[in-house]
Amino acid sequence: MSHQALDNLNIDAFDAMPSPGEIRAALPVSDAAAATVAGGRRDMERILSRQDPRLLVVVGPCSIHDPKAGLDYAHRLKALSDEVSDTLLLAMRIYFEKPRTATGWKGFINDPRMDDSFHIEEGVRRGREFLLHIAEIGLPAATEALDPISPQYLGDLIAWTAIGARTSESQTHREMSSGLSTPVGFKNATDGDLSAAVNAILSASRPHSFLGINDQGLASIVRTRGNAYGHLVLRGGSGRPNYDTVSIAQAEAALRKAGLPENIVVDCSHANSRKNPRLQPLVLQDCAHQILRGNRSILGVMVESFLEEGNQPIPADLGTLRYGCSVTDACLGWDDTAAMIRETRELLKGPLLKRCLQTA
Ligand SMILES: O=C[C@H](O)[C@H](O)COP(=O)(O)O
Ligand SMILES: C=C(OP(=O)(O)O)C(=O)O
Repeated sequence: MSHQALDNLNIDAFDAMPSPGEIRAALPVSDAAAATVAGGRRDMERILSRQDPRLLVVVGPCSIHDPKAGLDYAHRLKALSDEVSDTLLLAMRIYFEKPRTATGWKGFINDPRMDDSFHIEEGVRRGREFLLHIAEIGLPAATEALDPISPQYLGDLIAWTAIGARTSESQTHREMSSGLSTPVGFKNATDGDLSAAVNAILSASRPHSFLGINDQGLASIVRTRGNAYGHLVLRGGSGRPNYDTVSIAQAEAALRKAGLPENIVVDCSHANSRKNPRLQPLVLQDCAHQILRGNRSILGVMVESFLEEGNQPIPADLGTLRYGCSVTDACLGWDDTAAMIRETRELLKGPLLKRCLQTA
């Protein structure tokens, strides 16, 4: 009996992808890269469990759109990282997937050529290649996990993961986080509400079973163990910051009430700087002063920074793009970034060590 088609009515095509195992075999992890990833995760876990007194600084472009400029940035960041590593643990923001408020370029994996051609396989391969370079330089990578399948392709090269403000409430992202191999920072919602992120930390700490794919690309029931290193990322909301002492005390209370460790990363960008990149150093300075005055919960900060300050729209003629300038949110330029990080290190050098000794 024939009947009207009932499914795939709005689907144009299914283009098969190579499996995660195939892509990883084509771009294998070198020993040097593996040491960076494992070392970065271990250092972050130690920071989150108060065994390492340093402040985690997740810093880098809002999004990677040009691997050459990204690599140029990474080399500068690595030199800075070596200079401040007694006080600060630097990880580079390598964001390949962008959640959009409505529409817009969804990042390097989705559309690596930035022309709506959506060569996702190319995006995954080139993304992995880029992550390998960064790990070989010796910089731990921090990313946002947005697509629930992409960690199978790239997760072995990531040291820290964010779940964004738009997805902390999503069960899919909580389940995925429960199986990720990295510490995971859950952001408060775009309206500033903390409860979705706090519930996400709880949910991700438990084992889950859900649908996904395995290394061979086969549809699978994924059974996870739970992630012990979930924490809260404060990014402000509804145009209002939430890094001030009162907001931090409220966030600590919310975590305490849920029986969770009071572990907080402050995102100096987004609503905390009202998307004005020049305000990010002020947010960081404020956090550093809170730490100097005895704060124990701010364990990390995030900064959106690139070679050039500001941002630019994606032009029709990509040849006219400004080198090293963001095509998503506006970033702080390199010189201001380096100055801000050096100042933070000078401020916190002695006191951070004391904070750890007091906690032990
Ligand atoms: O950090 C990036 C952006 O804030 C996020 O992807 C949302 O961007 P949009 O509001 O420009 O879509
Ligand atoms: C999308 C981002 O942030 P948020 O989820 O806080 O908007 C980001 O950090 O790139």
